[in-house]
Amino acid sequence: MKIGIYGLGRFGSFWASTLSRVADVQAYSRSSSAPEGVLFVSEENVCKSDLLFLCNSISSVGEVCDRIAPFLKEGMIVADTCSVKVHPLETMKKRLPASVQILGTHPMFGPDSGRNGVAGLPVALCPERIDDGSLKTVLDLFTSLGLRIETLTAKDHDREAAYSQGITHFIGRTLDLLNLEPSRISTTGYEDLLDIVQQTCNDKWQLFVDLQKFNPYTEEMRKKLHSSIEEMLVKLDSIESIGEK
Ligand SMILES: O=C(O)C(=O)C[C@]1(C(=O)O)C=C[C@@H](O)C=C1
Repeated sequence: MKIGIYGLGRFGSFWASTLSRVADVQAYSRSSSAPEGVLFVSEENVCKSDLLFLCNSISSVGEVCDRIAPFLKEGMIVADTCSVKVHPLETMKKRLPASVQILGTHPMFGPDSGRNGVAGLPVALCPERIDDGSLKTVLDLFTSLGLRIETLTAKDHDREAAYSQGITHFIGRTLDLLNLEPSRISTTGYEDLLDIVQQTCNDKWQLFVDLQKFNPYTEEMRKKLHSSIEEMLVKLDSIESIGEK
């Protein structure tokens, strides 16, 4: 099976290298060259893969679908890798030819969290328009990487991810505004917080904005977080001070 990667940004390059350990991988990107072990091919040729992973930003899925649609081969699988699922799957269904199969995937890791290997890490799967045999091929591929496969609907994915990945990136970016510094007397909890700031801010600003704007549940998450902070401030204010008499 020939695997194609469309887009070699931060995640695409990482995903191409990871997959090249267990499969034949070819890749196309507008700007960069392919990582070691991955064949760089033209935009038209990457569309002739058996399984094509789209590794572009959430906000560019529509544009990418329009670019690749004329070149896709009948029966192939097109899988997005976006951090939200409702938006890309709706877009792919609308803009890709009916003759290609569509699968939503969200590897719940990246170059930072997967730097020591991806075995044991989760990947979310949202089968959209795919036959059982093709789905099994993808399941076998992910299993060969040691991934933990979690199948769910796009809506359930986005709802759950808003309160896990979405909230993590929101807190990381918000704490970054405080310019927190390492401390000689830091606790492990504080070090974990600094790690969260670093890991979330290592990703592109575009990912943060797209995560917050294209997941239909993140607005509610931010509002609840905001009111929880206010509730806690009121709670503390209402406690009488217990200073020495
Ligand atoms: O490991 C990294 O580099 C990541 O930032 C991975 C990370 C995250 O931890 O939020 C970022 C985007 C993907 O959707 C999944 C996971």
